[in-house]
Amino acid sequence: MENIHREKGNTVVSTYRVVERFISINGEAARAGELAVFIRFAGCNLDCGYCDTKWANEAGVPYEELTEDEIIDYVRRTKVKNVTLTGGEPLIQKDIDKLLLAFELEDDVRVEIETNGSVDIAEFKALGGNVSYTLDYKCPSSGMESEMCLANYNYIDKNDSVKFVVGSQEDLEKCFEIVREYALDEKTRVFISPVYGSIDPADIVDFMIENDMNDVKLQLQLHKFIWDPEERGV
Ligand SMILES: C[S@@+](CC[C@H](N)C(=O)[O-])C[C@H]1O[C@@H](n2cnc3c(N)ncnc32)[C@H](O)[C@@H]1O
Ligand SMILES: Nc1nc2[nH]cc(C(=O)O)c2c(=O)[nH]1
Ligand code: SF4
Ligand SMILES: [Mg+2]
Repeated sequence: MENIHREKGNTVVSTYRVVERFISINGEAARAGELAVFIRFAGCNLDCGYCDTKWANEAGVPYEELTEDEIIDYVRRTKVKNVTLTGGEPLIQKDIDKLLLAFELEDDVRVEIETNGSVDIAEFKALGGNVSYTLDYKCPSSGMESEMCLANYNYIDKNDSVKFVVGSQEDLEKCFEIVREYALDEKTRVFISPVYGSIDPADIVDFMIENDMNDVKLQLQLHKFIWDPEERGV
């Protein structure tokens, strides 16, 4: 992402392109069902066929340019303890490491980063802090499988998650292979989630039963059942 800075006295502060910010319940992964405050950044390096947030990746998308202080102040004011950084792709935002460091000072806030699995997370993991990574493995039907950074499976731990968003039987088979090859179910939490409307969740359950997938969790995007699946800001 292009570098954007704002002057504050003599110092130059980083700003981030935020396309929406809102409070909801987290509809996905480890904190599904819990209140969360969402910060959604503009732009992505991938183009998944099924992406439900394509609008955030369009060149002309309207955004607010917020500093670290403004983002953290917003989160504090919500009084919500789970923060989800998403997008777009949060880890390609210029100076995102600075924002993560700023969140480290927020003792009672848990940060989750929804990342697409193509960005090497080593340098971000090394920053520490109360941050967990929810990494997608982009399955064949996304069209983006070749972009996966498999080295990430060396850094993840039980506080992180790997999510397989599956739209076909081929995707399920690939999920099974990758979980086994990298022993993901021993290292971290594993979620399987249907591409909304593309596959019957019952078929995912059947596949889990047939393949003895004991240590993975099926997860349906809760917000798409609670609100209109096209609704933004929920
Ligand atoms: C919109 S992405 C943004 C974060 C990051 N770019 C990524 O892909 O993880 C957030 C999550 O929504 C999931 N997602 C996107 N479109 C979806 C769809 N149509 N059905 C189910 N999950 C979807 C993605 O796979 C990802 O796990
Ligand atoms: N409610 C709700 N939960 C979510 N969890 C991850 C989301 C995302 O778009 O990354 C998301 C989202 O868009 N809405
Ligand atoms: S990586 Fe995430 S934001 Fe980017 S296109 Fe894929 S689902 Fe959408
Ligand atoms: Mg979403």
